[in-house]
Amino acid sequence: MEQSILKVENLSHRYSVQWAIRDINFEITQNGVYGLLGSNGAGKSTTMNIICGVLKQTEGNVFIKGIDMRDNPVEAKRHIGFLPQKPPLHTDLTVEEYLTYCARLRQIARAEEGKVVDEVLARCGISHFRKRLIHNLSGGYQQRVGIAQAIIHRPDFVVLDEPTNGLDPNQILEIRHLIKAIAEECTVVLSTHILSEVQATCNYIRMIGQGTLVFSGTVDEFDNYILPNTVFATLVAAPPIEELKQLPGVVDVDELGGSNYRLRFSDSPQEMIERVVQTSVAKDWRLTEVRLEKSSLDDIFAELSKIKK
Ligand SMILES: Nc1ncnc2c1ncn2[C@@H]1O[C@H](COP(=O)(O)OP(=O)(O)OP(=O)(O)O)[C@@H](O)[C@H]1O
Repeated sequence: MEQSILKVENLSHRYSVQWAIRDINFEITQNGVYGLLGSNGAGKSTTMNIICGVLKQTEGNVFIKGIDMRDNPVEAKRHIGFLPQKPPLHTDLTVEEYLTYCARLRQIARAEEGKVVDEVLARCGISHFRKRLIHNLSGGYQQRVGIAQAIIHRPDFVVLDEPTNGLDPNQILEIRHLIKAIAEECTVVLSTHILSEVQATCNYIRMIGQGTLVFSGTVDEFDNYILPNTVFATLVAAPPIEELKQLPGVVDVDELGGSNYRLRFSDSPQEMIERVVQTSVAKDWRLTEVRLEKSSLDDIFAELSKIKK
């Protein structure tokens, strides 16, 4: 039988009068990287804070490896490493001093401390900065220190809240690489509002929209839902809009001003692009740009909500 790593049952939370999340249910039984995806304000941080035991839920239950977070938080938290949205760094300490302090908070035996800190420094690629004050590190390296404190006690389950937020493109690639390496040894859940982030890093997706779970599945299954269904085209010598609407597969056409058009279609995206290009050449519409438009998170949320109903 598969072992439950995380089980979230009927989870709801209310800040004063407003519900931030409502009746969220899911279970994780396999290792891998899980992306908790949602727009800003969707309820990701609230869910993660409850899962990690730093916020007490209004209703519902969280089990970490079968241990109830409400009844036995100390035991449940032993299995979790958490990097909150705002990393809990003491920036006036050196990297080594800070991680030694984290090792003590995690009640690692004094005799083991040096070895454990050396190991986590190496795993996170920051051994060469061990004597550096944290506030003198770049954002990407500060984030590595944040991840180091989350995995220092070798938890089974690591939760990272928007781990690449505010980093430059190179730092983002490095942190993604580090997350994948960590996931070889444990389960990682990370939150993000960036779809490409999930596609680049995660194996599975849980999507939250307006406080409820709207999708739970693999990244491939998710991609099937979000195939783009609009084409942006610039036609310098465009025909009357009615003629564009006659193109096989086109459902509707929006005039965007200038020579720009948005074509909504029902056929496969690849066929649609080919049809636009071929017809444009045949009828001399002078096509200068054509591309599939990506769905925004809000569009996907709207689609998924329709499917759920
Ligand atoms: N301490 C709080 N008091 C009152 N309302 C809150 C509090 N924290 C969050 N909220 C509200 O709860 C909802 C969910 O917020 P949450 O921070 O969980 O979303 P999120 O998906 O993590 O968004 P972001 O990506 O912007 O961090 C939002 O409407 C937010 O305004």
